Amino acid sequence: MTCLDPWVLLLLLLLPVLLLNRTTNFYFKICFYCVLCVVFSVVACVVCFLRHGGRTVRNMSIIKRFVRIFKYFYGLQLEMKGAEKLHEDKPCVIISNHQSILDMMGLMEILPRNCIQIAKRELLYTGPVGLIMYLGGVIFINRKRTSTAMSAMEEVGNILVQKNLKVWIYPEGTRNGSYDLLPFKKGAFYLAVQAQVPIIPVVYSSFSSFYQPEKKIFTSGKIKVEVLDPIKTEGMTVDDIPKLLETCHSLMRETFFRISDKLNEKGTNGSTSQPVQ
Ligand SMILES: CCCCC/C=C\C/C=C\CCCCCCCC(=O)SCCNC(=O)CCNC(=O)[C@H](O)C(C)(C)COP(=O)(O)OP(=O)(O)OC[C@H]1O[C@@H](n2cnc3c(N)ncnc32)[C@H](O)[C@@H]1OP(=O)(O)O
Ligand SMILES: CCCCCCCC/C=C\CCCCCCCC(=O)OC[C@@H](O)COP(=O)(O)O
Repeated sequence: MTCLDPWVLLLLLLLPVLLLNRTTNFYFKICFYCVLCVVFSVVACVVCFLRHGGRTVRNMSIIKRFVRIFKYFYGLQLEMKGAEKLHEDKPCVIISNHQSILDMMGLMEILPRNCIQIAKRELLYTGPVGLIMYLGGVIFINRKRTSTAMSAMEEVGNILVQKNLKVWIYPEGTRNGSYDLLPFKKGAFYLAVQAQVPIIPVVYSSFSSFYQPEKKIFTSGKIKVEVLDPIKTEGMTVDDIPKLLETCHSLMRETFFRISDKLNEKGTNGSTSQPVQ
């Protein structure tokens, strides 16, 4: 017995009360998500090292197995449509909307084989989480320096076809918890045109039915995921990029509104948009 015991006891007694409070429940779930990420990353790093000895996209199949467990802690259901379009054994650029750090659950549910992701460089410095991303073959870019980000993505373009890879990019370039899509950045489209590979848009429904950080709401719920038809880029040049971007954006936006409960074209559901967690 230690002198901490009464405090531990008090905490245990208070825990159900704290968890019933919406705000503490929200923060508990977010903190628990981070803890899961860190703990699972440590274990996954060991498994990846033992299995493949270092950085390779093949480690993603190990990472996927770990992350796919998360949804059971959160009572999240994922409903997929068109997932088979991602599994054709051909290189492509996959683009999807990015709402929150919770997206990792949706990503890993559908991530095809041989698929690398583009991430902001800061994530490399998140301890074990950064290490597992590195081991999984994630390409880190410095968003503050467009020229270096562009050349990192150009290198991906050079090996995409040669190594039969897929690449997953969040073209909004940042998390966006509002009730609409942000305008797209151009990197993904340059990449697809440069490599002459199709773009496959993937749309996740709005999390707002179960997750609203501004109101500290985080309940169980359902995420609908729709994989749209591949958009060919064969024969396209850089001059076609603005139209290609516009086509992808409007297709994804239409789909986002259609599959998200209670959202309308104005992107409202009665709440104002706030920064995400
Ligand atoms: C086991 C437990 C595990 C626990 C953890 C769980 C999982 C972890 C494991 C793996 C998962 C990893 C998933 C990681 C997700 C990370 C998500 C993110 O980090 S999102 C943020 C980073 N991503 C991006 O930013 C990608 C999108 N951005 C772009 O593509 C951008 O275009 C850019 C290349 C970064 C440049 O950005 P910029 O702000 O400058 O914007 P613009 O697009 O407007 O471009 C400016 C200018 O440049 C021209 N341009 C752009 N690209 C090119 C090019 N390739 N060639 C030539 N010119 C280019 C563009 O046309 C613009 O010019 P103009 O305005 O004249 O048209
Ligand atoms: C030694 C340092 C230790 C630091 C420990 C930090 C622990 C962090 C723990 C868990 C974080 C889970 C992160 C899961 C990965 C989420 C990827 C993600 O969603 O990144 C956000 C990025 O797309 C866009 O960022 P911005 O919206 O532009 O901002």
